Amino acid sequence: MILADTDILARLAEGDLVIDPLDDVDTQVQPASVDLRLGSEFLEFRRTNIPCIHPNDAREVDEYVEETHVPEGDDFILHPGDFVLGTTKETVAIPDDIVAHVEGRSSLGRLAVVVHATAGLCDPGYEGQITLELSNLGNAPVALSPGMRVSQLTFTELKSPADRPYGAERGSKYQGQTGPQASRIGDDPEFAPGSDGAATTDADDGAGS
Ligand SMILES: Nc1ccn([C@H]2C[C@H](O)[C@@H](COP(=O)(O)OP(=O)(O)OP(=O)(O)O)O2)c(=O)n1
Repeated sequence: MILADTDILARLAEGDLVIDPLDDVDTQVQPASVDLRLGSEFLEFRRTNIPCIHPNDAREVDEYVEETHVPEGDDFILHPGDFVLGTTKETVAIPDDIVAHVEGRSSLGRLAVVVHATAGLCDPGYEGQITLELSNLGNAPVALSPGMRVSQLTFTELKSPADRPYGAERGSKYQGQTGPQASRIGDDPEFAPGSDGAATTDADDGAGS
């Protein structure tokens, strides 16, 4: 069951669902969602001379990204074809019996701005800011202002609480994240040394040769 505004407010009042700061309840709480605002940090992807990024190589992933801070009152210009990571200004905590989904706002979608290219699920138990996958599918640059409402979160009540919610106990890699976080897929157990699923890196696969 997707929560309506009154249900969302009730869960926020109970305290297990957290959206912080929620400065303007009347504007941010929508009929069946809560609008979240853009934070000031962005991760941009630079052009690189290495043949490719191996997702499991944290060094390659980290070298590929560059953090930019844009204070409220300034704009981040998202150019056509750009893909950057942004963050919500709000920190959220999702209770064990709710799954939340990050959605774009129609008003930005109409300007060809997408806020989650692929991933939009916030697990039961997740706590932290939400990394936004921002892209511009149009042909005109669009100015994004930290503090503006860019995304919305919907909440679906689960039939029963998650038995093993997202969090430290299961070693969840994005738990407690602040600001946009680059991929940590290299922490996946299948990439652990000795695992059958371990992918190769440029050091051992002769990439580029
Ligand atoms: N656009 C999004 C989507 C999700 N998340 C956060 C909340 C999720 O609970 C957490 C993990 O998301 P996924 O399960 O989609 O990602 P992975 O499967 O890659 O991570 P894990 O292996 O930790 O489950 O990341 C986020 O910050 N930004």
